[in-house]
Amino acid sequence: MPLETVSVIGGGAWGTALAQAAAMAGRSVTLVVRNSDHSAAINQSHVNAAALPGQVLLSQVVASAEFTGADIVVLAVPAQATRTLLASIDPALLAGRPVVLSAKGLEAGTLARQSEILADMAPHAIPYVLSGPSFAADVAAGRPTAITLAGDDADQTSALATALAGPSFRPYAADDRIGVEIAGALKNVYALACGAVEGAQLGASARAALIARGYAEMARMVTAMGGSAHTLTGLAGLGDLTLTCTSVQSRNYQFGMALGAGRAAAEILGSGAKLAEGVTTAPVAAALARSLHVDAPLIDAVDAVVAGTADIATIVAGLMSRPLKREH
Ligand SMILES: NC(=O)C1=CN([C@@H]2O[C@H](COP(=O)(O)OP(=O)(O)OC[C@H]3O[C@@H](n4cnc5c(N)ncnc54)[C@H](O)[C@@H]3O)[C@@H](O)[C@H]2O)C=CC1
Ligand SMILES: O=C(CO)COP(=O)(O)O
Repeated sequence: MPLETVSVIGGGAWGTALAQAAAMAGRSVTLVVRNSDHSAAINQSHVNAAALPGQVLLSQVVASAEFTGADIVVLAVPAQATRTLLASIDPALLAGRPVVLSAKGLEAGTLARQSEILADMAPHAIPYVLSGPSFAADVAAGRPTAITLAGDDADQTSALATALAGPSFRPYAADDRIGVEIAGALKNVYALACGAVEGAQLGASARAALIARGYAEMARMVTAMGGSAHTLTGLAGLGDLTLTCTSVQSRNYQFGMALGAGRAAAEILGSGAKLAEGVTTAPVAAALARSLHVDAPLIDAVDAVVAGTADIATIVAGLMSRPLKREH
């Protein structure tokens, strides 16, 4: 199967960065954006000013407002928009094609992973999940990045990883789509918590404890979903948890800092905050944990803070007074 042309659908920061990465890998790339004014502006300036200001795109990246098919399709819209986007695409254009899912989140209402949405909307597409520690600005600027690409067929996944790999972008092939998807979605929830720890000035020790207990909670969730806890030792688990839970560059971490400083989620959202997928994923993950009978006190805590049903001091007191237990 040819793997020469790439369409990246989603003209935000991540779609733009992935288009640039695919171009650096030698592919011929279409960046599909929502309207022709936007595509014309990108093609004229070779900059997607709304998404990654100042980043000049390679000439192999051509923007378009229309998706007409490609050897490789990458979806890079927010997790809650994936179903609507797929509803607007003829599934025949995706049948038998690798479709790379790059959003990190669980769908509100259905609790679905991104590849479950794809299976609903385009059942003959071949699903891949791309996730790992990778800020769009780093990837687009050609700073070294390593990431996990999970797919069902080992040889095809390796071929796809090779097609997308460039001098500064290194995908590692893997087979546990569930583990990679859950890790990508949940790390945003823990990043909110870690940002809140910083915003509330609870200290670096508390943040490290949160990362470690978050990792343990994530492992329980992945295992209950049918994925492998071993996946979490890799880039999509430990890698992305480390990046997002310790960096003020993360939008989820920034949102958490605002929560920790005492602002309400609704107010932060109302003041035009950047996309923070953990805000939508927290209640979905809490519902998923309940349905799987998984003990998930940290997800529940973030859910409560985001919903405004508990303040940070009450949450911390509650977590610290849980019955003592063995670590493993
Ligand atoms: N920005 C980053 O560093 C990274 C982001 N991601 C993930 O990528 C996903 C997208 O994030 P960003 O691009 O950063 O967000 P963004 O807010 O920069 O851009 C989102 C884009 O999606 C478009 N969009 C929304 N609904 C749409 C629809 N129905 N049809 C077509 N386009 C639609 C918007 O117009 C916008 O251009 C998120 O799930 C995020 O977690 C993953 C890795 C890194
Ligand atoms: O997923 C990311 C890095 O791997 C980006 O994180 P934020 O969405 O929190 O900025």
